Amino acid sequence: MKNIFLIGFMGSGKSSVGKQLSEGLNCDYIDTDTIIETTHNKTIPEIFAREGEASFRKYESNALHNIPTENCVVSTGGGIVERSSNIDQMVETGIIVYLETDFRTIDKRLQFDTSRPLWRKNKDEKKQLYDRRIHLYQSCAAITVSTDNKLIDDLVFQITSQVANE
Ligand SMILES: Nc1ncnc2c1ncn2[C@@H]1O[C@H](COP(=O)(O)OP(=O)(O)O)[C@@H](O)[C@H]1O
Ligand SMILES: O=C(O)C1=C[C@@H](OP(=O)(O)O)[C@@H](O)[C@H](O)C1
Ligand SMILES: [Mg+2]
Repeated sequence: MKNIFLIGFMGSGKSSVGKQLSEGLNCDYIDTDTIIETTHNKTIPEIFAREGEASFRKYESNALHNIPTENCVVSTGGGIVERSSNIDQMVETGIIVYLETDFRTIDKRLQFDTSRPLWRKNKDEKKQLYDRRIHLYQSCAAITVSTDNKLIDDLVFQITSQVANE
């Protein structure tokens, strides 16, 4: 099976959907954020605070470049599209699934979240980041699935059937 890369903004459900999707497809599961935290033995907020975002982006590209070349569902971080080399790798080696989610939905899902350093910014900055990134997500995805008002189980079902047609 080709790798399946889940992309989308913070809070779109990449980690939750990815885990269940891998179970349904009976394949390996990888979350690039988990690889980074395990490899560097630090949480993501610690990496951002001590080393800065640029360091995090290097770790993120390394994590992506070292995953197995097939049979994995990969939940990426929302900023994976910030580097065009990451996009190229995902396009060339797998199927990219974009979990499209309204900003208002994300705002609700992440209202009490403190684990995402870039979500701690003010609302205008977050909306700007969202508006800039949605073009990147849209431009590289082979499959787009809207997650607003959808149950995770239903998203897993929808993605499984769409991936089978690729
Ligand atoms: N389809 C959904 N409906 C309701 N809540 C969701 C959905 N997808 C994710 N969530 C919730 O949103 C939060 C962020 O989900 P997560 O999977 O960590 O997203 P991501 O990895 O894209 O940042 C979690 O609290 C999760 O339970
Ligand atoms: O959007 C981003 O730049 C980030 C998203 C996070 O992952 P999720 O998209 O899983 O929240 C995590 O990689 C880090 O906090 C940076
Ligand atoms: Mg995640």
